Amino acid sequence: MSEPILSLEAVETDIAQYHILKGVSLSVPRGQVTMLLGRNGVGKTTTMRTIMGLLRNKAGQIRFDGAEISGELASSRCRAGIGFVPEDMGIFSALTVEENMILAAVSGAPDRARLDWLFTVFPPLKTFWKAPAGTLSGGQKQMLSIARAMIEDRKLYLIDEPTKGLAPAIVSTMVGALRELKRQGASILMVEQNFAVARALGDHCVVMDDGRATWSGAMADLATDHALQERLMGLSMEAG
Ligand SMILES: Nc1ncnc2c1ncn2[C@@H]1O[C@H](COP(=O)(O)OP(=O)(O)OP(=O)(O)O)[C@@H](O)[C@H]1O
Repeated sequence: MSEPILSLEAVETDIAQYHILKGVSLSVPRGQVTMLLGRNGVGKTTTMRTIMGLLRNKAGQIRFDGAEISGELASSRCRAGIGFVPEDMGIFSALTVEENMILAAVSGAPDRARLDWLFTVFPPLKTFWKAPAGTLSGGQKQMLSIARAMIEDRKLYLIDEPTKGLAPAIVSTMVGALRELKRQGASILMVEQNFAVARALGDHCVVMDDGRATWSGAMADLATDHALQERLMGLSMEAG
């Protein structure tokens, strides 16, 4: 098996005086979708922010595409090929959709064909191309946030709760777009609280509890084992 695109080994991160990540070890295989699951407050977002370099790990290793990146700035990690869709979406409300997209393309002007493809995946972005991003609906802002990460081919996509707070119809658009990204062979690490979405997209999953990764395995194994779900996450989620 080829080397994972990303691996964490005993990663520890503090936020202020709090010890949040207590030794996270996980790996993300190339060309597959890995779901990061767990109850509220166990450290999923902190893990994503630590991988991106927005928080510094005080111990452990983060290897991305064959290199140790713990010492790198977030901007270098972005240039090295990590695309990040943060939980708060990270878009610029006062700028237009177009300007938001241009700023997201780190290696120059956005590619026309890639933009056309994104317009087919997220049609509202074309409709509101010249509108300030702040005027978009919640679902359209989430589309913009994901499209910004997809504007260039990234080696790894980190996507934090892309369906949070969205109406069911928008959730299906989002799942369709992420399926499209998956179909192209993207490597993705995604936090997702909606288990039906996690099951629809995930190949693998890593479950966290209290600042550590406590289980990893095939999504299909977790999806069909309610007792395992109960043990790992405290509730059995209808895999619906
Ligand atoms: N700025 C902060 N200051 C203090 N504690 C924080 C801060 N940010 C996060 N935490 C704490 O870190 C822990 C992990 O938070 P994190 O957001 O990583 O969890 P999560 O698994 O993503 O949760 P959720 O599913 O609710 O988003 C929580 O106990 C949270 O209260």
